[in-house]
Amino acid sequence: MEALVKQKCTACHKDAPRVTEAEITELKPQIPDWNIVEVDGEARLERTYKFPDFQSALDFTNRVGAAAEDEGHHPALLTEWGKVKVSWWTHAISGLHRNDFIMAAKTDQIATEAS
Ligand SMILES: C[C@H](O)[C@H](O)[C@H]1CNC2=NC(N)=NC(=O)C2=N1
Repeated sequence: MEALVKQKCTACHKDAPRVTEAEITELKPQIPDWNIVEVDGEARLERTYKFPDFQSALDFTNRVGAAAEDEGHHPALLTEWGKVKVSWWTHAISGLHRNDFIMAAKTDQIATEAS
């Protein structure tokens, strides 16, 4: 399987498939620092990144935003002094799609490049 970080998002529509438990087991090792959480009854991928100040947190937020625009798949971003919480899920299906795993891997790559 091609690494998640090299994959492209596909267009999401309301009939797009959610990831299965088997796919989660296969994909999750590529994004080991992400948690699968349930918010309002929907599964999301969540990770909080730490930074030394607000400006670096904001720069990271903007880089993740640019990657989201490139791929047409968008996160929730909560930027605070010294940290950014990133959440990925697919609104169209109220759950997790392969796109979310791809974007989580790309977010990790952005964080690595920034540090
Ligand atoms: C038309 C456009 O591609 C869709 O509305 C996209 C935009 N970005 C999106 N982002 C996320 N996270 N979930 C979606 O369902 C979604 N839909």
